[in-house]
Parts: sequence; C-alpha cells; structure tokens
Amino acid sequence: MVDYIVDGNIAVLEINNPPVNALSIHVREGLLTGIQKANQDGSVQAIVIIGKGSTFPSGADIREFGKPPKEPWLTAVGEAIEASEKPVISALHGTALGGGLEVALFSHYRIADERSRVGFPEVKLGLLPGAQGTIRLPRLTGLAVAMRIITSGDHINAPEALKYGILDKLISGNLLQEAKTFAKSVIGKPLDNRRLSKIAVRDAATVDKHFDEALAEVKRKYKGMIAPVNCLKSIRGSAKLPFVEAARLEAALFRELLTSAQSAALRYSFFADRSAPRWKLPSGASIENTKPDIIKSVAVIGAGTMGSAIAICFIRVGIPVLLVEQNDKLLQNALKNIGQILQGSVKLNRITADQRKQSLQILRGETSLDIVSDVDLVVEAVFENLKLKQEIFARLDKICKPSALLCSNTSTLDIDKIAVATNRPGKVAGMHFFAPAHIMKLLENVYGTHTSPSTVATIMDIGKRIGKVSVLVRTCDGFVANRMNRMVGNEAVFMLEEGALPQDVDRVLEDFGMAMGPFRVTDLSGSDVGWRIRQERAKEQGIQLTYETRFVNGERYSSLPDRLYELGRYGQKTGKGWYRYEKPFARTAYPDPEITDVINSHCRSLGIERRVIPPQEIIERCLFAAINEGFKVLEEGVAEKPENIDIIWQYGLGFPRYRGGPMFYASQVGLKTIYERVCYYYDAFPHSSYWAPSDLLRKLASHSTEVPIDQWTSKERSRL
Ligand SMILES: CC/C=C\CC(=O)SCCNC(=O)CCNC(=O)[C@H](O)C(C)(C)COP(=O)(O)OP(=O)(O)OC[C@H]1O[C@@H](n2cnc3c(N)ncnc32)[C@H](O)[C@@H]1OP(=O)(O)O
Repeated sequence: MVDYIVDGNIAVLEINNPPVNALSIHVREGLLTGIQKANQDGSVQAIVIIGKGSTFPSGADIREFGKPPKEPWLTAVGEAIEASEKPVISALHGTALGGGLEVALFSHYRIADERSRVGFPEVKLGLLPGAQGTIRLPRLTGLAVAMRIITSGDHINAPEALKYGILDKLISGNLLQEAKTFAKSVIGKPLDNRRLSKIAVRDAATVDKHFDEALAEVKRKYKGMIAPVNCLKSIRGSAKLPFVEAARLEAALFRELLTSAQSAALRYSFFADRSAPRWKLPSGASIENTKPDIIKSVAVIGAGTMGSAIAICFIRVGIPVLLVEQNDKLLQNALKNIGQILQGSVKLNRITADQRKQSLQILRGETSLDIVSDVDLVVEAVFENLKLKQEIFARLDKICKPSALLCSNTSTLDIDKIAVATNRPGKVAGMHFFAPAHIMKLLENVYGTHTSPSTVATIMDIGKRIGKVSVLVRTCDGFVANRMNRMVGNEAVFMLEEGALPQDVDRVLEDFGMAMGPFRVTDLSGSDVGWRIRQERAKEQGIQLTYETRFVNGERYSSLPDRLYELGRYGQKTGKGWYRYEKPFARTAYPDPEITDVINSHCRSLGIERRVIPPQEIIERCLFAAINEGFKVLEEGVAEKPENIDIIWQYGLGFPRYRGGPMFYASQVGLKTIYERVCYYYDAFPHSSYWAPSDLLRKLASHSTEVPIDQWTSKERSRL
C-alpha cells in the first residue's frame, strides 16, 4: 500500500490505497517502514511522500473508527516523519484532508499541486484532528485561522493555504518531478526550524480572546454539537501548554469524541449520504444496471410558490424550463418572483449576475398546456387534489411526446392513482420537492407499481444534476417523509389537548436538535394548508368535521388546528398562528396568551383535565411514534434501507445530523426500549392505531442482543 521507490538520492514513498488513499492500518505501517528504511539507506538524502491516483490521503480510514484500534497510530507514524534526519517533503494533490494533512504537517516541507485542496473535515464526523492537527496548524497559521479551518471543516484551496503558510510552494507542472527537484534543493539544510513541534504559536498571548469569540460562534452555529467545542479546547491547549502536554490534551479530547454518540451518528451519516442515492428496485433493477435518459428540457405545471422554486432548480443548472400557469396574472407574478429570488442569490454571492441572466434566458412562461409537447420531463406542481392531478395527467399524456416522463410533485398522493389517468404508467413517477424547493436539499423520488426502471434511473439522475440529495421510495400514502412526520404532528397536537403548550413541545424538540418544532413549522407553511387537506379528505369520505369531532373512522382527532384556521391564524403570513408575530411575514415567534386561552377553553369544552407533560414524554410520543412508522415503512419495502429514511429526515425534515436520523437514533436508544414504549403508548392511546407496534420492530427487539442497523432489513424483513 506504500511503494518505496529510490530515484538517485531521493526516496519516494508512494501511497496506493484507492479510492482516496485513506490512512488505513497497512498505509500507516508502510509509511513508518518507509521512513525508517530511508533513514537507514545511506544513498538516500531526502524523502518525498506522495499519493498515487487522484489524491494525497484524504484522511484516516473512517471505517476503522469504532473498531479495536491497531498500531501504529497515525501520531507515531507522524512523529517518525518529523524526527527523520533527512528532510521529508509531502507533495499534495487532490484533497489532502484530516490525517492526510496531518501527515503533511509532520513533514518538514509541504508543496502542492495548485488545484489541490486541504482541510480538517473531522468536525463533520464529530471528531477533531487527533494526530496533532489542532496543535500543529496554529503554529503555521496563527490561532484565528486555525480555529476557523478546524471548526468549520471547510476545504481550503491551495493558493489560500499558501497564503496562510500551510504550504511552502505551489506546483503547476508534474508534481513528482517538482517534488524531487524541491527535495534536492533542501538537502543539508537545518531541520529544527522546520519541525512544528519546536516552533511556538506566535499569537499565543491572544488565545483567550480568540477562544471566547470562537466559542460563542460555534455554540450559535453548531448548537448542541460537542466536537467544535473540543476542537477549540485543544487549540487553546496548543497556545497555553508545552507541546507534549498539548498533545496529551488533544488525545484525551479526541478519545472523548471518538466514543461519543454524536460521532457514531455523524460517521453513519457520512456513509448514509453515499448509500442513500444508490437505488435498487425489488425487481433487481438498480443504479448499477440501468441507464438514465438524458433530460434536455423540462416543463413545470403550476407557477405557485412550489412550481416557481422547482423551475429555479432546473434553470440554474442550465436546463430550459417552460413554466405553465393557466392565469396570465399569476404567471407574470411568478416570473417576477423568480427574477427576485435569483437576484437575492446574486446578492448572497451564490451566483453571478451573468448566471442569473443566463438562467432567466432559458425560462419561458406559458398559459397553455399544449406548449409542452416537446419537453423530456414534466413536473406537475398544482394543488394537492387527486382529481385535478388526474385530469392534468390525462391531458399531458395526450400532448407530450411518447418518450416524455410525467412526474408529480405530490407530497402524499398515491402515484399509481395518478398513473392510471395515462397510457404510459411506466413513465409516471413522483418527484417530491420540499419547500422552499430551491433551497431544501432533499428530493424524495417515488416509484409506483408500473414505473419503469429507466424512469427511476432518470429521475434519480436528474435529481443529482440539479444538486439534490435524491432518495427513492415506493408509493404509499405520504411516502416516507409525510407519512412518518404525520405522527409527530398528531402527537404534538394531542399533547396540547392533554396539557402542553406549543412552545413546550417546540422547545423540547428543538433542544433535542430538530431545526424547528412542529408548531413553528406549521406557522411557516400556514395552517390553511393542512385545513384544506383535512376538509378535502373529509369531503371524499362524506364526513362533517366540527369542533366537537374527537374521532374520525374510530381514530382520535383533534379539532384544535381547525379552530386556529377559523380564527384566521394561518401562521407567519397573517402574523398569528400557534405563535404571535410582530406583523405578517415577521420571523420571530412569541408565545401568545390568546393561544393558551384557545387551548384551555377547547379542553374545558371537551371535559379534558390538563396535566404536566414531561419532556421525555414529548420526545417519546413525537419521535417513537415516527420511528415505529419507520419500521413499518421498512417492513413494507417503501424504503429499501434505514439510511434512506434517515437521509430523508436529515435533509427534508430538519433532523439533527449529529443524531443520525430517527432510525439511527432508535438504534442508539435500543430497540427493546423503543418497542416497550411503543406498546405502552398503544395501550394508552388505542384510538391512534399508528401506535400498533410494527412487526419488524417487534422481531428485531426480540433478539437477545441488539441487531446492528445495517442488518435490520436483511435479518428480518425477508422472514416477515
Ligand atoms: C487520529 C485521527 C486522525 C485523523 C482523523 C481523520 O482523518 S478523519 C477523516 C477525515 N477525512 C474526511 O472526512 C474525508 C472524507 N471524504 C471526503 O470528504 C470525500 O470522500 C472526498 C475525499 C472529498 C472525495 O469525494 P468524492 O465525491 O470524490 O468521493 P466519495 O465521497 O464518493 O468517496 C469515494 C469512496 O471513498 C470512501 N471514502 C472517502 N473518504 C474515506 C475515508 N476517509 N475513509 C474511508 N472511506 C472513505 C467513500 O465512502 C466512497 O466509498 P463508496 O464505497 O464508493 O461509497
């Protein structure tokens, strides 16, 4: 894994561990032996460390964390590099990250391909750069820059790294040749001033000020995360303590993180990010064996907030869009809004004025459906009404060319019921964007009974092209996101009826790490949206909803949200919802005594005695109910694997990444506990049938030892 090649008086240690030259045990062994061999070899006068293939090491091997550690540690390898009597030059290309950058910081010199990037992304894995990265980097860059690089985890491009003193030279030609030439130029020069452990942190006297500022910043930006705080503590150590003691402190802080639940969740999330878009259908068709069609043009039907934002997703990556709205006034409004949103992106430096212009040039608004006959893909984004969607799909089927894909942005409706309106069910699928669609990363792609593998391949591919995290799910009521999230909403409202206030529920879930509690989310989207859907469904079933309604089809029902609607409290847009706002569209939510009165009088009129609801109950009722549904989603095959569910929650529903997602969180709580609590709540609330425990959960919980999350589906689903 590390080739030892001698060329004249230069030994080259070439790391060969594709795809990213991670510093796995055999690489560490190879580097250590290579350094020792080169120091013993009388003909060698300098040593070059370089990566084969596309990159210098991009870090430690993440798969080794959580397993019994194997010597030599990276620090021991690094100390041997620094102690070398012959100059060691690290020659960087690609992405020199984490442990890879640490290898470079142990070296006496660092040169780099001018296109390379460096960085310490450990914080994103809930770790710190634990092979002396936190105490070596400040010696080169000063404290403020080191704190920023290490706590953000961001990559730094080579010219910037040169400016900060991380690199000694940029190379535009052949890196290996240049590295050998550079190595020859430093032979015989003193090494002690090149050994970072011998150099002081130049701005050590200012450490407390930098620490306090950076701590306040990370507590605000990375609320609830422990890794950025430990990074800062270790960097502070680099300035306050002798080198050896600082290294000891760093090691202790690293160990604390390595064994933390947060790091386990973040490492799981790293691999889940890569695994979730890899789709597979029950038929065996998969990303590996199915080719996508190339989409060159798109029509978006419906120019409301959602349709407009979806159009932006395509035009900003150069895919022309026809935006269709039946009413010209609405269409012109939408086109104006899109222009303004893109102008906002220019102001935020996300795109240039030129890119905005180019995007708008490939957007065309139309008021007739007939115009979409030639597009490759249609995304329908009209009001959530099955009949309306069926009518539109039937018309699209007649208008569009036979090869065109017809997709719906429905958030809940069964794709099969939409597909039956066409003569091309194989080319019908769901593309469920999350609001605001031009910002939210998630795309929940939905296949129906007849959706063809090539349609699936195409919607997954186009999702990637527009920069979304695409996850494939099978059609069912609400798919994965809304189906599971419905339990959170239901339980949150039921708890208001039993004793909680909106701010109590939101605070507990936000302290848990959710981006927003369910009531703040409802205020954002508007309580009128849910009201319309409930009325629509009641009408379909011939049911009359009143304030006295407590059960619908035998299921517990709360009319509290309906009261809110009747009071005109639609949320932020009316300046009043579950909270009070300074004015319509203001963002800061204030608890509202009027809401407390509404809730109290609702309870009185229904004869409900209110009680104190402890935080743990709020967590369990909202999250365990969703988790139980998640197991049903898995046992039915709606989601292929737990990672898919977790990625949907992270990118679509604001679940804290440092908790992995609801399914990973369940694995940390323990399935026996989850199962017992689900059974307890099912006993307590028999009229909320979603508490009926999932068979998959029950079976997994019955194993004498915890079944690891990567075996949940393989172990039990096939036997259900
Ligand atoms: C004492 C402790 C010392 C040090 C601590 C550390 O070093 S922690 C690790 C720090 N490094 C990182 O976090 C880098 C992680 N990797 C990346 O950010 C990207 O992979 C990278 C390097 C920018 C390349 O991106 P690209 O999009 O080109 O590839 P992709 O991400 O799909 O990765 C390709 C496959 O490689 C696997 N992989 C990547 N990095 C690691 C790693 N450090 N350890 C193990 N495996 C890694 C990745 O999972 C992909 O595998 P696949 O099977 O194809 O899904």
